[in-house]
Amino acid sequence: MGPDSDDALWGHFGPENGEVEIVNDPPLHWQPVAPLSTHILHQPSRTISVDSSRPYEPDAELTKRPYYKDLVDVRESVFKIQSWRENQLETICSVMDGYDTFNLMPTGGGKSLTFQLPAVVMNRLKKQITIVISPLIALMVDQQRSLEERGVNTIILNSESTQHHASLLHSHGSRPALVYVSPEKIITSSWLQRTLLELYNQDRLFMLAVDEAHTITSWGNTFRETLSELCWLRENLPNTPIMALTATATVQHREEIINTLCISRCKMFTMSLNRPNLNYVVKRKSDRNGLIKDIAEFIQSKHMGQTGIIYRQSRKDCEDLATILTEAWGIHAQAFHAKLEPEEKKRVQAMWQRGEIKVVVATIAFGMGVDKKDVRFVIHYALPGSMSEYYQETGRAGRDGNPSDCILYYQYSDAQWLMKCAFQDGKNELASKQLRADARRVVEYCLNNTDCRRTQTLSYFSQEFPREMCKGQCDNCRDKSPINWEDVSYEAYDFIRLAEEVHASRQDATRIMLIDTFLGKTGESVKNKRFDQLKSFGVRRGTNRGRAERLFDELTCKQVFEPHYVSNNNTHKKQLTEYFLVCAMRSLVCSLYRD
Ligand SMILES: Nc1ncnc2c1ncn2[C@@H]1O[C@H](COP(=O)(O)OP(=O)(O)OP(=O)(O)O)[C@@H](O)[C@H]1O
Repeated sequence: MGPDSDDALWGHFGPENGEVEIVNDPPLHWQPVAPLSTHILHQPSRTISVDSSRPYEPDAELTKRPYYKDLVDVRESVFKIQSWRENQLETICSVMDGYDTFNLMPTGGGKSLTFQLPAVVMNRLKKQITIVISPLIALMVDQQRSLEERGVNTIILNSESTQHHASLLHSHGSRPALVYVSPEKIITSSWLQRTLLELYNQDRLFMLAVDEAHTITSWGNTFRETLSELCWLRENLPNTPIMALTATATVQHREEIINTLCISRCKMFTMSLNRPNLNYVVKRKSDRNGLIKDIAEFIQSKHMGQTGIIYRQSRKDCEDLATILTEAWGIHAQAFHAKLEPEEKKRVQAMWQRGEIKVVVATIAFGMGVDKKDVRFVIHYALPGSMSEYYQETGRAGRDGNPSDCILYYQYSDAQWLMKCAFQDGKNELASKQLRADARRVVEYCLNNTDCRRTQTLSYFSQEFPREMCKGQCDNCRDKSPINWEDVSYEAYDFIRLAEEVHASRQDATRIMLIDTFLGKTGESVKNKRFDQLKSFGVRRGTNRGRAERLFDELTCKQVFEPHYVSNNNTHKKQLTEYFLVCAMRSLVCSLYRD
């Protein structure tokens, strides 16, 4: 199997029951038509596993489409790709037949081909243009570079573009096949909207592709009203198919994307988001020096000279770690963050893509949507903000299908930091609630040392993943120590009663204070607040501290305990202190434990 046909590496999962519609026979004299179907195909997903050694065979009916030969010709001659991956032909035929289409594929699954290929074909056949709405400049630049290398005429319209650029769209000579724009540009630029209408009326507009469509939902938290204007596209260009593409959308996010784009009649194509070649590990953080040593020794022993990304939270964190790895450990690393000058950013990214820089220590701004095949490891020094973010960031690894490592380091203070950020960052209560729920889910993932990591991640996207299919490719499946099914409801109940007593005494309590009181430890603050006088003081004296912490954190994840934040204005730098309240009695009774 050649390098361009690595389907076996992706594993194959059949289309989810009822989610992929059998496409009607195309009209006799084929040309793109307005959506015919009224089927609404988005349903909760269910993943069916089938034999992964079988090469992917698209539906034979699709290969009878009148344009099929053109598709294969361009796929092979322009994109140098010899075969289809799962759902590629299906989604391409869907837009070629004029349907709005929702395309959910795993990271590195080959989504770009599903809009680039039909765009090139329709540009050749009818000189039509495809508009690609993309959220990141780096992503646009990367795709433009790769398309231009293949001889595909592509332009980017961004905030610096002027009306002059519109003339490029009207040029009768080499009209671009793809035009990349940001969502803001579409919403705010009246000349662009006018141009789209003109192209539409002249039958020169083939498709609108919304890449990384999940960003519509995350941005929606703050720009919801503005984004609702994206409906302008569907309302004013009714016969132009819209394709939404993403690797990360929960069922709820899918609904949001569909509503934002007003494509309720879209055909939905989903598949398993599993990335079989990625090895997932969660590790407890030690102290700072121990952690850096752990990372450096891991790279030296397993990935020296190979490409990787280490995600950290702040500019200074990135710079510090890159310096230490380079100077103390001989691992040449470079920092990348939002505060770098634009030219420097481009330089670092380009050098990394060419393999001249191997390790980049980056904030989340790095690598999204960029297709570098040989990333062998992704390390999270700190927690990602959500499981979606985690899936996207780890998705930078192993795009060539070869084994790659994803390590996530966890400690409670990171979770605390994340929750505080969620509390502070939320522009409104709804957004803040969502951010906190996302953060809780990440903490839950870190705490869970029994369930398969893939099962956990994919369940976030409402997909089932049977543990046996992981084949030991995560820390929890590899760990052969016994798993005990324990009823911890009495301990949980004692904790809740204790917190209620604290609450009744009209005192605020931090996590440490509550755990100390639970274990009967008389620390200074416990004494000061007179928690040692409570009836429940020391109710679980003798319990192992790690177990008590874990129980407390699980109760927090389940929202039995809810953090709230009090601003401490006495210090010159405004700080928030985290206190806990009993929020609700939920049904946490049993938990799986592995000590
Ligand atoms: N049918 C195919 N056979 C072999 N390689 C393919 C095929 N389709 C796409 N590829 C390659 O797979 C790689 C990943 O594709 P692409 O960048 O489109 O991923 P993606 O789905 O957009 O991922 P992400 O969401 O992570 O950005 C690219 O190098 C692309 O050339």
